[in-house]
Amino acid sequence: MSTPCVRAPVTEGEATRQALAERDLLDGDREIDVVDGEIFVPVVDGDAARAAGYEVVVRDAAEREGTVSPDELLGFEPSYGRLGDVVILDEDDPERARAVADAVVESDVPCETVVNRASKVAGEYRVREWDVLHGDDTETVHREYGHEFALDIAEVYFSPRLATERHRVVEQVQEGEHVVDMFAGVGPFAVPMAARGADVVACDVNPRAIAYLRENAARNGVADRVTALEGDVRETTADYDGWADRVVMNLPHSADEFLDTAVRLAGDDCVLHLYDMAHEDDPFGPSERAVRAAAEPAGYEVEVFARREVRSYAPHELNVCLDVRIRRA
Ligand SMILES: C[S@@+](CC[C@H](N)C(=O)[O-])C[C@H]1O[C@@H](n2cnc3c(N)ncnc32)[C@H](O)[C@@H]1O
Repeated sequence: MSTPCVRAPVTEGEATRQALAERDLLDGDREIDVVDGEIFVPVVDGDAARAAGYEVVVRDAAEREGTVSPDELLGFEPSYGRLGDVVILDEDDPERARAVADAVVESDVPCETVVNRASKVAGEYRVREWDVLHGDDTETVHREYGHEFALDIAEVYFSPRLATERHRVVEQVQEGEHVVDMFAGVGPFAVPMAARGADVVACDVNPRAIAYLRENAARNGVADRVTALEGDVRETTADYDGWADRVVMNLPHSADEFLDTAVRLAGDDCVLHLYDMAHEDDPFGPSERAVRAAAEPAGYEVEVFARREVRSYAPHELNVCLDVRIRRA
């Protein structure tokens, strides 16, 4: 099976394997291979390994003998995600969910808890309900691109599927920048941006998200560059008018309601990352018009420099991101 593998000299094999394991990148279900003095270590996320500085190639990697996968036990390949040691299912049929959960527990997939999605993301805090099918602890520590995030999936929003998109945005940050993350959650934008040398003001209305955000800033050694503000971002950021070089707006269903605040926070030359939901027939038009309507009357020129379809959200509906530079005319 084609799998992303880190390539390294065989003399660095064990050190590479250990370093990848510490970052939770090692794909324990596939065999490591050695060819002509080089070692090939299968990884679960090729982009993350590349971002961590490894050379990544895609090649066939045999399944490890002796490891039991859920599909071998079930006779079909279930789809599941992993967040730290929590395995997440998305099954509509409770019986099938039970069978998959039992197979995951019996298999060699490392996990403490198995949950099934019991509702859509909802409410002001954008939190889901879960059916807990195995274990009882919904708090975990997830690793993403070399950073650790403690979180409780029953209390805060977090989507591991957006890791690559977050990384794309984080990589644009320069040392010394002023960033406002308007809807920061537990810090998956704020923490790595601070690690790149930015001063980050990170806001969230959910007190549990702010508690984890503070913990995660400390865990990752960037507490001195992250200011966490609890409450509605429209009210908590009054001291930061005109301060931001970059504003992250990751509240896709309601982003428009907060564009005036983003413009108020922006300095003379500022980048906005605006996440939105859009119909596939015109994925970027409504967001672009909304930014122009907020920024141009305030004296800014607007330049959209990236348009991204992040993922499909529902039939004909896309989660999109616009990267926009606004400059005082
Ligand atoms: C979609 S989540 C994104 C979290 C984070 N950026 C991430 O990628 O995991 C949106 C977050 O915005 C927060 N939120 C909703 N309304 C808010 C408001 N008026 N002011 C500040 N935060 C708000 C929610 O509590 C939630 O944590």
